[in-house]
Amino acid sequence: MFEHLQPLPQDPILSLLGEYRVDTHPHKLDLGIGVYKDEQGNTPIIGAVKEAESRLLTSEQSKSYTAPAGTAEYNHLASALVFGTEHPALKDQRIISAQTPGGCGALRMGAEFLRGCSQKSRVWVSLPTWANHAPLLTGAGLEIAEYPYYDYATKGIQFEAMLQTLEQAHAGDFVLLHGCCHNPSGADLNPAQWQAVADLMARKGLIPFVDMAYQGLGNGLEQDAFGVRLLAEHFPEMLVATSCSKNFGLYRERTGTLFIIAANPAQAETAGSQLFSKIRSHYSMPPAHGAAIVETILADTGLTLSWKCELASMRERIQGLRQQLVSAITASDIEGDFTFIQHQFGMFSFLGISPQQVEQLRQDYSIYMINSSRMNIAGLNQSSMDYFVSALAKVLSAR
Ligand SMILES: Cc1ncc(COP(=O)(O)O)c(C=O)c1O
Repeated sequence: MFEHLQPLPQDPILSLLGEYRVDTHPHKLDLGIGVYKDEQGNTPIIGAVKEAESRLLTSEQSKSYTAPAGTAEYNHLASALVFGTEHPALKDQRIISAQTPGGCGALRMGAEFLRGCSQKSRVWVSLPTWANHAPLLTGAGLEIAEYPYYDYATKGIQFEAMLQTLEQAHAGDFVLLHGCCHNPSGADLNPAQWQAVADLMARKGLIPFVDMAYQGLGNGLEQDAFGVRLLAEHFPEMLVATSCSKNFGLYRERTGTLFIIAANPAQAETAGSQLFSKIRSHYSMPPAHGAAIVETILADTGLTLSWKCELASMRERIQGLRQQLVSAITASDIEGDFTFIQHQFGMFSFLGISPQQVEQLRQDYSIYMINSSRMNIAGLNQSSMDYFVSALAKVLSAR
């Protein structure tokens, strides 16, 4: 049976990481995979996470099974983080939430749920979007359509084209929107654009599905939730997938949440029964440890404050690196306009170089990024900045 199988190509980001690990170049730089790194190039364990872990270790509570949704306490705290404590849907019990194995688990379970809503469920995704969106959505049997989002030529959002394309969507279609820190472009909608998208979608009967994997790493915890909260005020039905991988540094603990907002509490309960049945048939119950850490932090004022401070310093480090990069590029004799990097949010930016130039950076300078030239700004540091900019200058002048 298995002899008929054809090998599939490895995930491009993971294979890049494999190549980087065996590279012996003393100045090698990994700007590929989207994890936060500190000045030493390490992905740190956040202090509040360490403290929460030590509290959990000394706790007397047994680690028995929970439920397909995880614990009620985690779900409550996670929803307050995304929607704020005053959100009407929280108060009138229109939100169903499930702790999931990471943001991917949330996206996939959201997609499975949507597939169960209708045989013809179609999801619109931004062009470009995170490479794993298509497999997560189509793997559940959803049809994908694309709306224009990032314009490589003007280095900004193609907002008019985005709206024009969404005008062609049909009532009942879902629209996947990045809550903040658009991956891969780093270009986010401004408040007026969120409002215009919300108006169009409400008029057309489209349903939002928000992917919020970087809350707190763009402009701030509250600011980053602007779009998702605006939509949640306008739409009786929507889905939100969140991740604690980046903002709590819990990548391998696989901690995320799927929220389903329904029109009324009865429909929310029915939607929950559908969702929990899907979860039961996929992985039964989510892993508990990462969620217990998040729960411990968010339930404690002191730990929450300490986590928020650390998150703010991560965000400031990324913003500082972005500004330094722009200054270093401006000060060098690199041709081209790179000022766009300043106006973007989160860990990612497109550098706007060709796949051949990306390849040359890898071959000649051991600088790793994915072919689209999306770079993880957090992968830079003070000592690698000059090396990176001079390598970039050499590769670009070789045109
Ligand atoms: C846009 C986006 N959504 C979702 C995720 C999923 O994150 P997780 O690692 O929690 O599954 C990621 C992770 O890279 C992402 O970039």
